[in-house]
Amino acid sequence: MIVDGLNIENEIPLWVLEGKTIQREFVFKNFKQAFEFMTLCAGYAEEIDHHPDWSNSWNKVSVSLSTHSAGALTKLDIQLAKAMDAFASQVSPN
Ligand SMILES: C[C@H](O)[C@H](O)[C@H]1CNC2=NC(N)=NC(=O)C2=N1
Repeated sequence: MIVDGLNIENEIPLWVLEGKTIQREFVFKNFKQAFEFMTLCAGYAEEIDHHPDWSNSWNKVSVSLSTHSAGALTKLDIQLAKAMDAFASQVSPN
């Protein structure tokens, strides 16, 4: 699927398209790492004024992204998804 000229499958292959959202579940070693990830994401979300819909259960963070104002996916969702991918590997390096 193409969003604002960007191919979702190529740009963010670990995310799943669900209706007008993209979703990914992040799994960490423990709650502390999950919360560190969320803190990094929260700071970035404030910077770009674009925020995730998410929930946390111990070591898991379930994320759904969409642009509420547009009622659709936009390049901001892809930008945030990429940043979240990067923050996740920062918190728990492979
Ligand atoms: C006023 C403020 O810019 C808007 O409410 C922003 C905040 N964060 C947002 N986040 C997301 N995901 N979608 C939006 O439409 C949105 N709008």
